[in-house]
Amino acid sequence: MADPELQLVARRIRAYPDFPIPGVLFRDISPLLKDPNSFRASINLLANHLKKTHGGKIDYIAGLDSRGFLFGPSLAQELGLGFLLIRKQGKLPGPTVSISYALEYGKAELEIQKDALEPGQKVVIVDDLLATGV
Ligand SMILES: O=P(O)(O)OC[C@H]1O[C@H](OP(=O)(O)OP(=O)(O)O)[C@H](O)[C@@H]1O
Ligand SMILES: Nc1ncnc2[nH]cnc12
Repeated sequence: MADPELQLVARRIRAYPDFPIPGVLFRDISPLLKDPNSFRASINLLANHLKKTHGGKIDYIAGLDSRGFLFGPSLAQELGLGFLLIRKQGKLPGPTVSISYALEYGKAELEIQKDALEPGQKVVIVDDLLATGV
């Protein structure tokens, strides 16, 4: 892994076996958030990737409750874009649309406000990690 920014990020993610349940290798981003240079590197890497692959074509960055909120707003600012909240059930006022999904451990329901987006707008969804990715 030659990229110095990638190294900064990788060094600040800890792995805890069997947390919160046996069989799960939990990736802990606390050290990454604690170190400003590493956190900035994570945002730079994401922003540069999106500029290269989708430059000029994104309308909003959306973050998933809750750890997606740690990265999404900084990434949106870096790209000069607005940020949308995708929250766990029952947290957003007004009309919403929702979806249920399974997690590596457990299941959840996520919601977005109906007026958050116009048809055809392009959104990049940000989170801290993929586990099942489902
Ligand atoms: O790939 P998946 O199986 O979907 O798992 C990854 C998701 O699980 C965790 O969130 P969690 O719902 O535990 O909530 P948190 O961000 O509030 O900790 C994590 O932050 C991702 O959102
Ligand atoms: N392996 C994992 N590490 C950190 N957070 C998670 N959320 C779901 N699976 C996870």
